[in-house]
Amino acid sequence: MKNFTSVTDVEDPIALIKKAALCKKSPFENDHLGKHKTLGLIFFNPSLRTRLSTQRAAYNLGMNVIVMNIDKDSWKLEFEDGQIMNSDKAEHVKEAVAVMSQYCDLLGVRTFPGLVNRDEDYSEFILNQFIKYSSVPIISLESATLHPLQSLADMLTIDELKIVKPKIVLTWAPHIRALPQAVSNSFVEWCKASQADITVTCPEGFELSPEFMEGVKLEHNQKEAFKGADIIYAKNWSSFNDYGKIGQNLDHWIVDQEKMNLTNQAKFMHCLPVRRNLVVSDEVLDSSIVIEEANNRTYAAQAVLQEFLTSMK
Ligand SMILES: NCCC[C@H](NC(=O)CCC(=O)O)C(=O)O
Ligand SMILES: NC(=O)OP(=O)(O)O
Repeated sequence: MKNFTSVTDVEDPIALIKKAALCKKSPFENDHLGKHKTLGLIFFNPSLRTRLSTQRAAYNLGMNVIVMNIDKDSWKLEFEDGQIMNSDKAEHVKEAVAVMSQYCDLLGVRTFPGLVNRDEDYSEFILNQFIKYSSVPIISLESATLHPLQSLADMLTIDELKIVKPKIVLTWAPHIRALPQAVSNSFVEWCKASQADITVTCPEGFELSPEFMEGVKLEHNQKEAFKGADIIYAKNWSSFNDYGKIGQNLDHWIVDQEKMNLTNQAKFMHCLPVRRNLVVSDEVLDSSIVIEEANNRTYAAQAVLQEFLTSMK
């Protein structure tokens, strides 16, 4: 694996899910593998789970970790080529990433989309500059369009339920802000790679990009989609078609107990952070598996780090 930015970077996604399960079973089995190796975690955006679970995973493997919040702790970065750098941006990504990759053996980067320019976001403009200028592998900690560490943890969480061919429903849910499509794109991508039975339910106009919707069942009637589901995975995302726009009068898309009663006693999942009683009711969230799902972030990250460390030996 050269970098970890998408399921398509992974030779055998099913084997990686199994490796994450093994890391959970014996977290300290390879606690010397990362000796004298340093992981850099670079954040352009806030994080709780990704930041802490990836550090924890690295510590379980005996690695050192350096964390930096760009724009808060470091110089503001210029990403455009050929600029006269006479604004507030003191350093170019070219030098910044080249330098950071000298201090680290692996670099993780979190970079959200702007949700204004679709082509720029979907070209993974920032992530790809990290890949271009880094001399070490890049791990996505959620990029403009994908969040593979989240999805790997989600696949482990679903596997642990031991349901034979579960009916998985990804439901759009209300929000007050424009949010990325990354978690949802990635979830669909990993479900497809695992040959899972996946349905997307969303209001008209909120379909994910065609490349992600391909091969996925689409149901605009949320209650219809919930019937017989084993897993309800909720997430808000802003429109792909009317790029970055949020809907109006869609609060009835909340996941509540009445809708959950239509399912096959489905487990409720969400990547977190989640806004209570907007995305999901208290009742549904309090009996969900979101805490275990977040716990699995450590083992997803550990499996990925282990894969890279093994290939460095
Ligand atoms: N990393 C997990 C999700 C991150 C981000 N959520 C958020 O920004 C929620 C913020 C809020 O609720 O205001 C997203 O949807 O991609
Ligand atoms: N689910 C997730 O990635 O959470 P953070 O944004 O807190 O890292």
